[in-house]
Amino acid sequence: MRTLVVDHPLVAHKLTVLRDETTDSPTFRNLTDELVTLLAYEATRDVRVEPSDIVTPVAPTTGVKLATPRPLVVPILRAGLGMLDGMMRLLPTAEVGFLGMVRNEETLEAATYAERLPEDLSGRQCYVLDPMLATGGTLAAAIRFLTARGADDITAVCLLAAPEGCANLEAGLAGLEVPVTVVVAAMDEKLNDKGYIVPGLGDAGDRLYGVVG
Ligand SMILES: O=P(O)(O)OC[C@H]1O[C@H](OP(=O)(O)OP(=O)(O)O)[C@H](O)[C@@H]1O
Ligand SMILES: O=c1cc[nH]c(=O)[nH]1
Ligand SMILES: [Mg+2]
Repeated sequence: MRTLVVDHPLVAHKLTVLRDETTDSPTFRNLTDELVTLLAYEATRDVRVEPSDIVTPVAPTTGVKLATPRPLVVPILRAGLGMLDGMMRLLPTAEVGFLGMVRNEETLEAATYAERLPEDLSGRQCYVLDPMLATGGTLAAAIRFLTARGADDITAVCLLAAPEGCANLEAGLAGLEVPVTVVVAAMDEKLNDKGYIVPGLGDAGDRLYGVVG
């Protein structure tokens, strides 16, 4: 597993405002959107392209276009949905599949409650969107799900990660042949005893969409 922490002053600035507990939901959604577009630039560095012959107003030339099959973008509901528009801004022709997952806040185990993905993901590059890599349980389950369907290259785009979660994720993916990259805006200090990222930003889903009882 490769982990890329995006080191950029604009990312750091936006992340600081995002973390602030006084930042309201509309601002939080806008900042998430902007941050993901910045992360997407790094996350798509290895997106597959193929040669394409075109004619400019001056001369014929060969450039590149996104290869087929197109990449699949997979937001993990609920909080990952807040990252979808920011990602699609850079990959407007990507397909989108959905995974609904929730972490049991007592056991910290991830459960899948919804799935809408192509049956066959053979040869597909997948971009998984989830703002928080905390214990890593959610992301590990999502990646296993996609690779079991045939996905052969996975990049996870996250806002924050905890070192413990990255280690758990790596251990959870042991033996997997498929390359996995995690692109993240910041590697935080640790998890607290409730499995929250410290200093973190709180519950990303609640801050994006409000508290569900
Ligand atoms: O790394 P983990 O310990 O598995 O935790 C991370 C997960 O927790 C949050 O989702 P949550 O379960 O709160 O669902 P939500 O997006 O609907 O709020 C977050 O969006 C991740 O999916
Ligand atoms: O800090 C955390 C951990 C899990 N999920 C969140 O939304 N935030
Ligand atoms: Mg949540």
